[in-house]
Amino acid sequence: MKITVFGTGYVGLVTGTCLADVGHDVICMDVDAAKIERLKQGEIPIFEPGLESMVTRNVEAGRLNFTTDAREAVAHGVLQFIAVGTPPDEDGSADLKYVLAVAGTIGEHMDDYKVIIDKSTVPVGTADRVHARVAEVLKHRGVSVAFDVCSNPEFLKEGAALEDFTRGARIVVGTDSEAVRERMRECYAPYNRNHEKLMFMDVRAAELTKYAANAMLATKISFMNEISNLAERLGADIEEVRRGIGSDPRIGYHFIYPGCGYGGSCFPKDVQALARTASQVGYEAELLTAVESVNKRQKVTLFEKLSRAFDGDLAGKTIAVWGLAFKPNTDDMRDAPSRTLMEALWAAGAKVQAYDPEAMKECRRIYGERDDLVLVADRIQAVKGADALVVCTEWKEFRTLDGEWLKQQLAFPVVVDGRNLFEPSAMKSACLMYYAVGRGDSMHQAPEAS
Ligand SMILES: NC(=O)C1=CN([C@@H]2O[C@H](COP(=O)(O)OP(=O)(O)OC[C@H]3O[C@@H](n4cnc5c(N)ncnc54)[C@H](O)[C@@H]3O)[C@@H](O)[C@H]2O)C=CC1
Ligand SMILES: O=C(O)[C@H]1O[C@H](OP(=O)(O)OP(=O)(O)OC[C@H]2O[C@@H](n3ccc(=O)[nH]c3=O)[C@H](O)[C@@H]2O)[C@H](O)[C@@H](O)[C@@H]1O
Repeated sequence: MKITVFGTGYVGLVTGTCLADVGHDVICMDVDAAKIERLKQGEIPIFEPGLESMVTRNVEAGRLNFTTDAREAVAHGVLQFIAVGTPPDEDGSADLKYVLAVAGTIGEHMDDYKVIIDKSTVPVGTADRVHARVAEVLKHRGVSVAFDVCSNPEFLKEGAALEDFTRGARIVVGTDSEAVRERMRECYAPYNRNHEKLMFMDVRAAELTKYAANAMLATKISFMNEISNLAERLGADIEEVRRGIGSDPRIGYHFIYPGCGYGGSCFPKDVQALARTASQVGYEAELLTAVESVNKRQKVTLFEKLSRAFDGDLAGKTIAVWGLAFKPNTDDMRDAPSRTLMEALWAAGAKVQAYDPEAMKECRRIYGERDDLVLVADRIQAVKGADALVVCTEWKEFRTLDGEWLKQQLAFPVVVDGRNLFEPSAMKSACLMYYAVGRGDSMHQAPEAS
């Protein structure tokens, strides 16, 4: 099938590349000329495992092309995927200006039937707005061309994007048109061989499904972070509690890892946007507001623990930071807990000595050159000469740690672990002061037995 994808970010590039990989003829269009130029040269602007080789083989096979030319892009595909950003507006609602700009572009150039597909995460009612924008532009041009708009939200995770796209649990399509159903079945047929993954529903249900999924996952995380803060104060080990509740199939082990708060480009903005949607229809979404505020508080806990370990005086201290990305296997630092930590450290007069396997370039892009940020080549150099260590991201290479060795590197034996990577007993026997998440650390007094 001929397919056009607008936007070559995490979702657009993965969608276009995976669809080309199963034999479709794909053009990806972006307004960012520099990005398109890099893609044409075979350079991938993001780090996503497996993506580079998949892009290369499909470009070489002639099935995947990149352009900034809107006319060429619209003329190409019968399917027109919109996969541009939907960042938060000032009031937290999703800003639809990029989505509606693409709708306008499609309306401007289309001359035959198109299925316009909202792949971006968009509030309920957006398909209607996209439809109205295209119709308005066509009317302005004085032409009449048939088209449909459907919703096909994306559920991939960064760092596992190819696996999630090609082997995802479900493919949700919101439409009331049989013509659209038929074309979407054809588009996704290569991914729909073993069992039926396509779920057709009405447009509004599909739009809400995406927000409900992200909000549910974020709720699980905030719930566990809340319980971990309690565990700390009660002298219980949250890791045992996690195993204890995860074994109940009604709860499950996924997304109940306590940590330093969820980050990334989606959970924070989507929980906020859904709460905003609720208030627009006169409903106060109390749970969503709590999920968000628990997360905000959790992001500050790394700094608070460190600050307490140094009696509130971090001025002049050098803090080693392991992990800058919001999660492993990505270079994305959007809303990463490491940013909350580093910004608080700088405000307190401390210096950061950081290492991340993939996100160093991104970190430099965000913060530029500054005296209080030293980016080093590996995790060992990060702790050399540092006063304390904080773990922000659970990259595999951080999982083994020789406590004795670490103690010799650090000026103070303080380790704050935002991802519960290490065994408290091993840290203790190396005489390290080890502060994990919800593991009954020494900062809170357990209640005395009466
Ligand atoms: N990042 C993720 O893991 C996931 C993101 N989503 C959703 O997918 C959407 C896209 O997210 P990302 O890919 O992360 O965004 P991104 O910010 O990485 O990429 C968006 C791209 O769209 C381009 N763009 C903007 N206006 C354009 C236009 N008029 N025509 C063509 N291209 C244009 C930008 O230049 C940029 O390259 C968002 O709604 C997001 O919530 C959904 C599932 C997963
Ligand atoms: O809409 C989106 O953009 C995507 O958002 C998330 O994917 P992503 O943000 O890429 O990454 P996750 O693996 O979900 O992690 C998000 C954050 O939650 C944190 N997390 C995750 C799981 C957990 O148990 N505990 C926890 O703190 C991670 O460290 C990370 O900061 C969802 O998992 C995807 O299904 C969805 O498509």
